Amino acid sequence: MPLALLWVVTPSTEVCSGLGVTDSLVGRSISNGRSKRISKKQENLNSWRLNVAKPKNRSERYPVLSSMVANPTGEMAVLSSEQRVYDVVLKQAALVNRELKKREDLDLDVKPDIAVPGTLSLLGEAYDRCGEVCAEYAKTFYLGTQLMTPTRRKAIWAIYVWCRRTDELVDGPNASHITPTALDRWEARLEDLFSGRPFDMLDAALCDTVTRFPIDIQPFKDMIEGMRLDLRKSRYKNFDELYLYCYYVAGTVGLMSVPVMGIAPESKAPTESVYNAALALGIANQLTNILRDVGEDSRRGRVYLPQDELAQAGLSDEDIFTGKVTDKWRNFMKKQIKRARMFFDEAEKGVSELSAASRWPVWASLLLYREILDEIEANDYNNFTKRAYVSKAKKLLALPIAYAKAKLPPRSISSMSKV
Ligand SMILES: CC(C)=CCC/C(C)=C/CC/C(C)=C/CC/C(C)=C/[C@@H]1[C@@H](COP(=O)(O)OP(=O)(O)O)[C@]1(C)CC/C=C(\C)CC/C=C(\C)CCC=C(C)C
Repeated sequence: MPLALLWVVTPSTEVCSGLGVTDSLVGRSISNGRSKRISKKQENLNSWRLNVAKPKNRSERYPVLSSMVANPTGEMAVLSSEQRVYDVVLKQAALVNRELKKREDLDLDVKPDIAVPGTLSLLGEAYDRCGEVCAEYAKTFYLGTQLMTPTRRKAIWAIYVWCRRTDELVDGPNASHITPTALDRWEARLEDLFSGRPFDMLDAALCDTVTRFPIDIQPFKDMIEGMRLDLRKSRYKNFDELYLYCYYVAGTVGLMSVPVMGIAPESKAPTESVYNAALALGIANQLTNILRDVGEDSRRGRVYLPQDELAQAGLSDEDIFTGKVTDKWRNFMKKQIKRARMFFDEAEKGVSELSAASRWPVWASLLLYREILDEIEANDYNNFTKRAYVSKAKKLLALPIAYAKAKLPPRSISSMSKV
């Protein structure tokens, strides 16, 4: 890490947003109306539920796929989004298991600081800056991180800042200048930081984090892929397409965070089932985000709702642009909300398996985000002109509830699916 710090540049050399995305990323200007992500049809929903929880290995989990793979013609099977994402989950879980084994053998918890004069204070500053960004953009979440151990807290801040900066590329003040080439450069920069060559101070913090925790680069690359998708796509044919988008932009956050938050030593849950729960929380959050922002997104010409499900409900883009709450719309929304809640339910199973100090911020984020769905219902499904939000009072109430839930020990085996 000390070497990496030689590459540090101060935030004052950066341009663009307050998060310091460099102008080197900005290329030719294209028009870009950023938006979000959402849902699909009942049978997919059911298959999702069945799939995520149980099977032991790939062939049990995806019997149809397995037979296609065995096809002697050598034809490549087309994987569903869920199958593709599950491979990333398995890879990240395997990485964590290997790393834990290594650390057990060495009797280490996290990598110790190597004291090279001058570098630790620079690194300290880099992390402090990440903490400030986090406090500015996500107050409640920042508060929640205060319960974590200092090393974990700083690492989560560093991840948060990288995610926020990535999101700002397509959703921030300079979004209209962002091109696929700029995203390629951002990805090259990511690869550099994973190789110990961070470009700036905030990257340096993440660079340090990925040497301390068993974090794979794939979810980071996938988040950038989500931003690419946002540049070129404004409609989703079905839930499978939307699921992939939700994984890219939000499920990835879960996969990045769990190696840092840690699984409780007393948890008996299989590692991959905890990662599945983390993935589910990201997807649930993103689906909720999409449902909340239907009107706002439509005004940017974007419809994240699955086109086939809209059609099945007798609805079209036109109905969304018109923005009239009809019974058709209410029925459609009820199904979408139901599906988002199922993802939250799946996520709940994993929270108690996390290390004790990490549970509170996760419970708080889960409870607060899920509450947005209740608010959409309370608004009689008018998500065209009314923004569903959780009041300060409800937020405050959620915090002690989250705290009480966080006190519960891992429940493992009985409620978690054995993978
Ligand atoms: C404890 C905790 C919540 C940790 C996550 C910290 C972290 C690294 C957050 C990064 C969030 C971020 C900036 C993502 C960029 C893409 C994006 C904007 C996604 C949307 C988030 C909300 O965005 P926004 O701030 O614009 O929302 P508002 O408009 O202000 O409402 C998302 C909807 C998704 C964010 C996804 C998560 C927070 C995933 C959380 C999952 C875990 C932390 C795993 C928990 C583990 C288990 C086992 C359940």
